[in-house]
Amino acid sequence: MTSVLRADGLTKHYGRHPGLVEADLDIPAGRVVGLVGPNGAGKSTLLGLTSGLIEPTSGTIEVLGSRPAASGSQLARVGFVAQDTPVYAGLSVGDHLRLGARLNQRWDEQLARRRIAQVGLDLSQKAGRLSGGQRAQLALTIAAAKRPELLIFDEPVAALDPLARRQFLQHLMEFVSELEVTVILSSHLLGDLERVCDHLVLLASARVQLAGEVDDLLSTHYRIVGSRDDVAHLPPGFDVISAEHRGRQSTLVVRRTDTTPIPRSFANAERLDLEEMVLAYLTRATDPSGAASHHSPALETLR
Ligand SMILES: Nc1ncnc2c1ncn2[C@@H]1O[C@H](COP(=O)(O)OP(=O)(O)OP(=O)(O)O)[C@@H](O)[C@H]1O
Repeated sequence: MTSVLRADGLTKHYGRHPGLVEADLDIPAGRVVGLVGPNGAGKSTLLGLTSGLIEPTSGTIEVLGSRPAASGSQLARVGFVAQDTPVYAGLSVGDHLRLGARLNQRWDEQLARRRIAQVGLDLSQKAGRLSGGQRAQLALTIAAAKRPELLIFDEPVAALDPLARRQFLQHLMEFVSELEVTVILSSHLLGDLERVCDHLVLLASARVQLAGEVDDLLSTHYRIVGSRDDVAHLPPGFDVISAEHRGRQSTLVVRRTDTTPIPRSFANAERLDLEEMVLAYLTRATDPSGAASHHSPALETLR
């Protein structure tokens, strides 16, 4: 398995404030990675470390086999689109393409022109007059025309309306299949990520709470309902991620860590969807007592 990103004990402190603490990650090539977490979780910090914009305080990170931004050729292999998809307001769409061609050795002019036409952008229009959705499409086109091996987006769709979000993600997926690129996409919007991601990294409180292939994660997490007594006698092989108690009944989200079968007393065990699984981990991160709080601000930002 070729790794696109490997992190070992990766830590970044801003003064005494933790941005990211002891992150261990191994992200395989060819994935669309959803980087999820509430405000202040450390998503931008991880993306900044990945793109070489910031340096770790301790620990190591390797991107495409070397230190981030270690050389010009390494930089060319990574496309980074920062929050709010910045463009040069005074330059036209065509100027952006000319600039892209001048600055990037691997620039794919044909791809850039074709995509600009497909999304209906006018080459002579000033970027400052584009809508949020059009600006995001321009930024995506420029990043993809660099022909990177890794494309990183920091919350590209947060400010877009649902239709523009859908169109952006649809074009992103077309690029993914055309370019065979790995994509890391940070977002608060779990519904969007569920449609496009096959690998998940969940951050909260500056720590990695969960990471792995989405299918593997979903196949090992269950919601089980039982009496407090059943729950108290859950066999080893199950990690309790969150627990909610009502009267004598308890509802748990558990992760099966080995091949132990689910006890018969939990005949009603159900698989979770991505959103339910993520919310269980965030409940744990924001309320380690395990009592599910559905009013947590950290959870609300992700709904
Ligand atoms: N330049 C900085 N100086 C001091 N603290 C910072 C700085 N940048 C980030 N932090 C802190 O580091 C932590 C992680 O921030 P980060 O921006 O990485 O989170 P995030 O998950 O991207 O948040 P958001 O979703 O709000 O963009 C937060 O507590 C934040 O306050």
